Amino acid sequence: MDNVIENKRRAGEYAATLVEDGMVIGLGTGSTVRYFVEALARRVREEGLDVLGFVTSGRTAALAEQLGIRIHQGDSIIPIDLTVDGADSVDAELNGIKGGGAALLFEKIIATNSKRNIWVVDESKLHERLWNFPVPVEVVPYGSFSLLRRFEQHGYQPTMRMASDGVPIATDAGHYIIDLHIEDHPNPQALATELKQTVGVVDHGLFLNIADAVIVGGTELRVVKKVTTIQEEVIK
Ligand SMILES: O=C[C@H](O)[C@H](O)[C@H](O)COP(=O)(O)O
Repeated sequence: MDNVIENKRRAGEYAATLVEDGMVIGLGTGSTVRYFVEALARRVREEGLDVLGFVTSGRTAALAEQLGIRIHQGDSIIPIDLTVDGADSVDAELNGIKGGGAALLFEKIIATNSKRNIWVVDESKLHERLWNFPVPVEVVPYGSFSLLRRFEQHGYQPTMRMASDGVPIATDAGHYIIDLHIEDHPNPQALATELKQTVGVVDHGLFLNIADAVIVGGTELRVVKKVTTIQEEVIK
């Protein structure tokens, strides 16, 4: 099996062993989280584990429901014990870029309502610095092409994310995604603040100081934790 796929599977499946009976769980989005959701569903079926899931996308909702994980319905959110999600790029401080699958807004809502956030990634996602993946920005469709030009003027090399039929892709909330191809930036927090203050921007894929731990599938399975300092241990 392809190494990347195998590494994603190991990280996702290991995260499912951390879930405890009675927990409220945030279910992220993406190909790595899929292994987590599948393994969690097996525990629900085989061990009778009782969990309530909060989903971050229509895709994850469909998967979880199909596999028999109980999903919260409606717009209210109660405190979430643990959220397991993927990431597109993770730096040495466990800051991340997310939204490669256009789910960043609901992912951020769930993450910021969670007591603990764990990301599951294959080792190719880990970098010393963040800028290995375009920063997705979720924007209101109205005026979005003016916003694109504004980002161009800032030198952010923006592209509107398009579907195969040539129209902008719509997120689950009906917004568009502009990807910023930033090669380097000295201050991720300043960029995050600037984006949040831009009219028409709903949110962005910079997830700073959100992950408590990252499970990394590679030649070894590792968990990188953020306590007061960064700590790392080999699991298998
Ligand atoms: O919008 C999508 C999410 O942020 C995903 O969690 C992220 O793109 C990672 O996905 P994958 O595990 O498929 O690489």
